[in-house]
Amino acid sequence: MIGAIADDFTGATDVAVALRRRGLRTLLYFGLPPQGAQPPEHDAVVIALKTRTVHKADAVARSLRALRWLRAHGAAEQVYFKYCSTFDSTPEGNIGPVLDALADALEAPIVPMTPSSPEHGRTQYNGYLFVGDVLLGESHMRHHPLTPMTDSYLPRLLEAQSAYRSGVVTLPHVRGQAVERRLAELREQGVRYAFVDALAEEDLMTAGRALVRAPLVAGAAGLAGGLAAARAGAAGQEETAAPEPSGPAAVLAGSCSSRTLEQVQVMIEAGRPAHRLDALTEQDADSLARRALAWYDALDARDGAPLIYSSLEPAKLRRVQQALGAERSAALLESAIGRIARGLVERGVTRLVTAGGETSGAVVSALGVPGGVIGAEAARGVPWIFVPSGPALLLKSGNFGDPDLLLEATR
Ligand SMILES: Nc1ncnc2c1ncn2[C@@H]1O[C@H](COP(=O)(O)OP(=O)(O)O)[C@@H](O)[C@H]1O
Ligand SMILES: O=C(O)[C@@H](O)C(=O)COP(=O)(O)O
Repeated sequence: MIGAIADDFTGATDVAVALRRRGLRTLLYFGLPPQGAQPPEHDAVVIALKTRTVHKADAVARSLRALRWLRAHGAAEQVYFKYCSTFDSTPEGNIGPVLDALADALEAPIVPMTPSSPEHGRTQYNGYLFVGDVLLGESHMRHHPLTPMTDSYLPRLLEAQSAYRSGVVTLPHVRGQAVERRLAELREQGVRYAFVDALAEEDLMTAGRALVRAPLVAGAAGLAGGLAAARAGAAGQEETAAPEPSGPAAVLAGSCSSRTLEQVQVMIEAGRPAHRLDALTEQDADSLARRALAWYDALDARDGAPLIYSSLEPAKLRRVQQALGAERSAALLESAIGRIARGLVERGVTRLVTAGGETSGAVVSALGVPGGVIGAEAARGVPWIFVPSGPALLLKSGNFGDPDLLLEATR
């Protein structure tokens, strides 16, 4: 049984669908599962936490609570800590502190991991993370509002956050079927975190087969898929009969990633009604939300599903952050978007698309959704989630999906 702990909500849906795609019956919980929950038959559990950018002690405490739940429910035979395929964690970040706590609690001698996700253009080579054909630190991720990534060497990034040393399982080890031997070598050298190079899906499958007995593994959804394939005994049994939702739709976008900016632009150019949340003119979450909902109330349904967004390109974003502070402006907009989500659901929206991991976390938390069933993927790693009562949710990672995803998902 795999138990996954994800550091944000889009990441959780990404890893949940990666496990399900390989044929594992996968449960998805937003936050800790409710007391007394009687889970149906399953092979994997994913617990979505919003711990990527909270204070360290809080991130560690929540992650350890999730681990306790997994252990108490027999779902900790192998624990997977899901972080972002673009790492999304500065030297002040939480990946190191959370991994240190999980590794100690599970007495994991060495923790293999990789953010590599070749299907999304993330690859790891000699311990460096690439986004498409550029290094992470030279990619658009250097402009991220909360976790600007300016370095690309993964062991250095993690060592800046952790009490333990990091090393690399290089591509020749992976392709030469020598992952376990290399891990033993690194252990002898006193290394606790081993970044596994992977340029292609097949490398993740090879790593997955070598790591099925590791108590703690970490990284993006790709390696979780490799582990799931090794467990399911088949590299990729696609499930086909996943449901699609219907009914009134709306998009809430808080991601400022380049892909989300393109997707927002496509919606606007297609003539969809669009309302921008402007943190500079209105610095109160309730007023921002009330204004947006009043705008929504005046719409003509024939104009198609609307977009409410705060997404800004880097230069404009910097201006907001200089005026209000990065943390404060993010908290203000997340709070406003959460309130707007509640208002939209009260007004009958049954398909809610959110762009951005923190933004999605704010929306799901505001709606009080405990978890859901994984439906069809609108894009790779972006499945619809059906919740017990409430709208179907499409929690889109800032960086994922084709430019027309937001438009097409809300037809
Ligand atoms: N106009 C803006 N000014 C300041 N911060 C913003 C603005 N728009 C969005 N943000 C914040 O930026 C963060 C984006 O993170 P997130 O939602 O996780 O997107 P991504 O998936 O691209 O990382 C959120 O905390 C959001 O509230
Ligand atoms: O691994 C990924 O890239 C995603 O699953 C992920 O973590 C999403 O995070 P955001 O980009 O913050 O949405």
